[in-house]
Amino acid sequence: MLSAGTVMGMRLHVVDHPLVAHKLTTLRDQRTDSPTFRRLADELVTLLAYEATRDVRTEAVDIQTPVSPTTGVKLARPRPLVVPILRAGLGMLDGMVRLLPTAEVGFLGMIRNEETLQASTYASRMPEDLSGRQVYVLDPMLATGGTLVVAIQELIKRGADDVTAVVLLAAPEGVALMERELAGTPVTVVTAAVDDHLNEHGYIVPGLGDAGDRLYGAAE
Ligand SMILES: O=P(O)(O)OC[C@H]1O[C@H](OP(=O)(O)OP(=O)(O)O)[C@H](O)[C@@H]1O
Ligand SMILES: O=c1cc[nH]c(=O)[nH]1
Ligand SMILES: [Mg+2]
Repeated sequence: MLSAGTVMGMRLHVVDHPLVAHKLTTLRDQRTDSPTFRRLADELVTLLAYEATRDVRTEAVDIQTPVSPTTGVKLARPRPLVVPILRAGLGMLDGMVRLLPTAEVGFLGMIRNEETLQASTYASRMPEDLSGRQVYVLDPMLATGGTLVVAIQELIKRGADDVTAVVLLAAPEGVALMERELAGTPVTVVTAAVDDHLNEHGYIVPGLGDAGDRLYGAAE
């Protein structure tokens, strides 16, 4: 497994921290029930969000403390946009907006065909014009990468100029696909770990199983 680093072109940030590793281990454990899984995913995303928002834009603001005037910063406008990819990305939304209180939220509903592994979009609710916006896309799993590539291409088409994908787990195959398909676009991926490989069903190994099902139960 990779621990940290940068893949050429696209920035890949693997958050190397004992609390992240501890929470991720419990998420992976098949004995972890849905309520605990939801709580840990929420906690983990706040730790990842801390790294993912390192370059969030701020502007200077003059304030008065009880002792003296001083200059600080506040989150700049236009407001950042957070886009969870339904379903599983919803489990990361609260943790992210807790750290980014000024953010607006858009939604992308996407599903991966279990046989072909092709991603398709079934719902979209986002501003038409994202020019100049910093966008944070949330999806716990970067497996083949098909879902995030389609999602990020849509954001770039709408003018987003700075996209960060926050994922809990990534596969090397998905990282490579993003690097290939999104070359030349300003994309950062922040993850808790990059695992070994995908199995023949497109699942991350060792992974954590089906994130959507573990958060919300089997959809069908
Ligand atoms: O990198 P990829 O190979 O495209 O796979 C990753 C996608 O698969 C899962 O979604 P799923 O289609 O299971 O939908 P769900 O979130 O509704 O369960 C996961 O939440 C990602 O969105
Ligand atoms: O391992 C995987 C791959 C895709 N989607 C998941 O939920 N888990
Ligand atoms: Mg699923």
